Amino acid sequence: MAQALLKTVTEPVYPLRPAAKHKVLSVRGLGKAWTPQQRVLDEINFDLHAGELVAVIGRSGAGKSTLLHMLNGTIAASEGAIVNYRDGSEHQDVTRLSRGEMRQWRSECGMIFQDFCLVPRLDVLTNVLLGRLSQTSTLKSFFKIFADSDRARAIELLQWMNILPQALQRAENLSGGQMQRVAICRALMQQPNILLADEPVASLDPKNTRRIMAALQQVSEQGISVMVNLHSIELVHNWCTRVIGIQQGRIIYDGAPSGLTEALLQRLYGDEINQIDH
Ligand SMILES: Nc1ncnc2c1ncn2[C@@H]1O[C@H](COP(=O)(O)OP(=O)(O)OP(=O)(O)O)[C@@H](O)[C@H]1O
Repeated sequence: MAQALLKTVTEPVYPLRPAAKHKVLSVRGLGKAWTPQQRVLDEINFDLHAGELVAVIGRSGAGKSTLLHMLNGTIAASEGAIVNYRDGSEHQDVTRLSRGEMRQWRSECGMIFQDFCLVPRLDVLTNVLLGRLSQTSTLKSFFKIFADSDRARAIELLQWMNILPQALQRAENLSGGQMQRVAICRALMQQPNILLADEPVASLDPKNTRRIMAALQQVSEQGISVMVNLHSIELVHNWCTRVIGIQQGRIIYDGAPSGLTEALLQRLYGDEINQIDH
């Protein structure tokens, strides 16, 4: 066990599930209008499978963040369905969950953000343990009372992300790359089936970007579906198994990164084409 705990991000050690390719989510006719005049997403249809690492790309304002937040239930859909699966069968429409069901769904569908969303004054270990919030009573969390098994898992995750030495430091004292690694550990604490990452490398240097993308790849290889909003086509080619391209609120490409032609990129990005790595 001690040996296992000493492995780093090159070799994941967190409790794994067998890799599988079954369907975990089916998005059907999804749309979002902020106001009747401001539609951002229209007729969004795709299936998500276990073990995929899917990039979502498109120019600024295309609706990438809105889409991820809708999958996670933090933004309400205007129309359409997001069907999740359990044991190979359709289970629920995420757009119609009760408050309690939504809490459960958010623990199955973890999310990380560009600005990390850690609690600055709390130490790293506690921030990671807060990933168990949906399964722990608020009072216990307030007094930092967590099960030994949760602490062991948090430590294992921090070791995996090579950030265990900082476990007792306040989150506010970490670098951006370190904060994002902690945010990934926190999201994985709830043992999600799906991990959504909203521009997780936007503010990171190349070394930390590689680290985060490698971690997301490892997570996907364990059978968790990962969807990540990216602004770099180079990262899509280097790390992702599939890419969804959104233009003016509609999917205009869903397939292998190798199918992204210059003409498609031009359609997706228009005059922003020179601002992206490709
Ligand atoms: N809460 C909100 N209320 C009204 N409009 C919003 C809200 N959130 C986002 N929008 C608008 O929805 C559109 C899509 O925004 P979104 O953040 O999803 O785009 P994005 O593709 O993620 O962009 P970026 O790459 O710049 O992050 C934008 O026009 C944005 O201004």
